[in-house]
Amino acid sequence: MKTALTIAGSDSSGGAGIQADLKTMTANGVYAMSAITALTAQNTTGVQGIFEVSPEFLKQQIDSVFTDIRPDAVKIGMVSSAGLIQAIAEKLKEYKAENIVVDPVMVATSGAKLISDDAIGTLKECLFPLATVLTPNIPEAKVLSDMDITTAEEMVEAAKKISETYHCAVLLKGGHQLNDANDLLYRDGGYRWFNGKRIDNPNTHGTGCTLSSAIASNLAKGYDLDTAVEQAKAYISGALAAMLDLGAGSGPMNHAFEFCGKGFAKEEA
Ligand SMILES: Nc1ncnc2c1ncn2[C@@H]1O[C@H](COP(=O)(O)OP(=O)(O)OP(=O)(O)O)[C@@H](O)[C@H]1O
Ligand SMILES: Cc1ncc(COP(=O)(O)O)c(N)n1
Repeated sequence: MKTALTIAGSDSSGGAGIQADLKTMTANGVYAMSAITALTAQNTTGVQGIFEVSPEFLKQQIDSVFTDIRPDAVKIGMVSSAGLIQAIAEKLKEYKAENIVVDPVMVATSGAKLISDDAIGTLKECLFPLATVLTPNIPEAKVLSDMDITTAEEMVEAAKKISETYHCAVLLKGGHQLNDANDLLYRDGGYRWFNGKRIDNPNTHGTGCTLSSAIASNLAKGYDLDTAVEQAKAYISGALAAMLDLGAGSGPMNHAFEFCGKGFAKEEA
């Protein structure tokens, strides 16, 4: 079985972060492992608290994973401070990690800030150059490209700028901000649109985490990047289309939509 590691924050409400990543990787047929950067006290209405681990403890978790079960792909999500980012970069280089998907998480759907301002520079300097693909949404791409993005043409320009600056592929997500569910993959000097059908579902907590973990799972299985993105889009569309409706705010998706009603996942006895 192929293996994948998520390095991200825990979401106590289970819709985003580590919990979304582990569910996504499992549903996509890879063995899922985690190294936790921070605990969040969080639900669908907001983030009530953040408790970071130390860089030393994060390194210890990554050592434990790599020295025993080597991940075929690594997904990186919420990393809120410079010291943690440096710790990750050091370890990924030491273990020559491959298939690295970096989701530059900055702000949660609920509006909470998940990274300190000084850490954004460290993210760019230390982690982006190691990435196979970066998966910013529009607000994150605006920060990273220092450009305003209001049209599809500007999405192409911004993705090109980010890709050329950090020498990695960029999947710029249209998501809830622009262009329906159409995402743009810029890689090797060219680009391709992945046009998704917009699903009328207000419950989008964790969509970014889920998409990046699905891409990492597909890379772990040996798919090329274009196919990995295509399959990940199909997975997130299925999870959104299952129309789970939990919590008072923007709720989580059903990551197990393919199993529901079957075998152990029967919803009623
Ligand atoms: N309503 C929707 N219908 C179909 N696909 C969607 C919808 N909303 C988002 N997506 C898709 O979900 C993926 C994640 O995109 P999005 O822009 O929402 O990421 P994000 O803003 O980082 O997510 P979040 O911060 O909520 O975790 C993209 O592939 C996007 O196209
Ligand atoms: C621990 C953690 N990581 C990432 C997100 C972003 O996900 P979203 O923007 O969908 O809330 C989050 N809310 N919590």
